[in-house]
Amino acid sequence: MLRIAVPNKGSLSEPATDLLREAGYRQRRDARELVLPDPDNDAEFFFLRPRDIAVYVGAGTVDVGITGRDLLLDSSSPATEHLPLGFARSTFRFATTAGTMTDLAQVDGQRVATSYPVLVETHLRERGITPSAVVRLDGAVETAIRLGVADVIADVVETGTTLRAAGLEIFGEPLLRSEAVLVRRSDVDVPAGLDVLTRRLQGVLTARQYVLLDYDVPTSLVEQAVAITPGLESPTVSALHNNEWAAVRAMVRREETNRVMDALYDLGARAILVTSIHACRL
Ligand SMILES: Nc1ncnc2c1ncn2[C@@H]1O[C@H](COP(=O)(O)OP(=O)(O)OP(=O)(O)O)[C@@H](O)[C@H]1O
Ligand SMILES: O=P(O)(O)OC[C@H]1O[C@H](OP(=O)(O)OP(=O)(O)O)[C@H](O)[C@@H]1O
Ligand SMILES: [Mg+2]
Repeated sequence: MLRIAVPNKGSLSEPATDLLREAGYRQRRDARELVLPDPDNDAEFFFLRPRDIAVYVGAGTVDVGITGRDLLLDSSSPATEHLPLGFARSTFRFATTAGTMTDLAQVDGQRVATSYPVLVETHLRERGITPSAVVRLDGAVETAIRLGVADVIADVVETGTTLRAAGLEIFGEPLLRSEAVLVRRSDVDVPAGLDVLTRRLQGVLTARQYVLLDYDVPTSLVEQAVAITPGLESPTVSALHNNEWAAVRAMVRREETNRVMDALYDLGARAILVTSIHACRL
């Protein structure tokens, strides 16, 4: 039985549950459920606070869990990253009152507020910078400067909207680029079911990166069309009833879909259709 920890709240919770559901696992319908058995898949899900997940995995009380790379690093847990999951992408940055600091060295002797004290202290120590204090806050860290408990903050930045609204500005290099990750203990035997979970998650993640493109093209242009959509191994080319035309099917990277459709249309392809892929094994 594979024991899997899933974030019960916050920005990781819904996308983690969606990913597992798409990968064929049973997921809770009611946010008050804390444990959910999935006997068909020989798995059991534990809905835990995202910050605690690396702790449970590190202690070996659950086999794997979904958390943020930033939370994993801040936990000091012996858990390690097994698979990046591509959602909840963010950077972790220093920021202060706009127009006052440009260089990380200026943090020396200043008070830094953060929800990630281990991450921040490690980063500064490795660079020989000594803040006067690291103030640990639970959230809304951007307000700490205005309220006078810190001179600098270090926090998660996605779009930068929260920082701008607080009159703050990033400075220095990012401490880290984070995203949701599947974590496990790498110093223990691979638990039963982890290979299947990994393959299924990778299948969904890959499927999200591609679309399936179908189009008709005059047979004289098939070679040129195939050069635009080479697919993974090679595209499927089928005969049409009208033998002057062929039908082509190929996987295309999602972000290239419109560029590829434009190129195919310009070439003379018609009836160009795009379909989402829900899961795959490549
Ligand atoms: N705006 C955001 N964009 C992307 N990732 C985010 C964002 N805010 C938090 N995260 C990520 O979510 C994880 C933290 O989850 P956690 O539940 O502790 O905080 P949260 O998502 O901010 O929820 P809340 O503040 O409601 O408690 C971290 O991995 C962090 O990088
Ligand atoms: O760059 P942005 O797109 O603005 O996103 C970043 C903000 O989102 C999160 O805050 P959240 O809303 O979770 O509140 P919190 O600070 O209380 O955790 C994070 O802590 C940042 O404050
Ligand atoms: Mg938050």
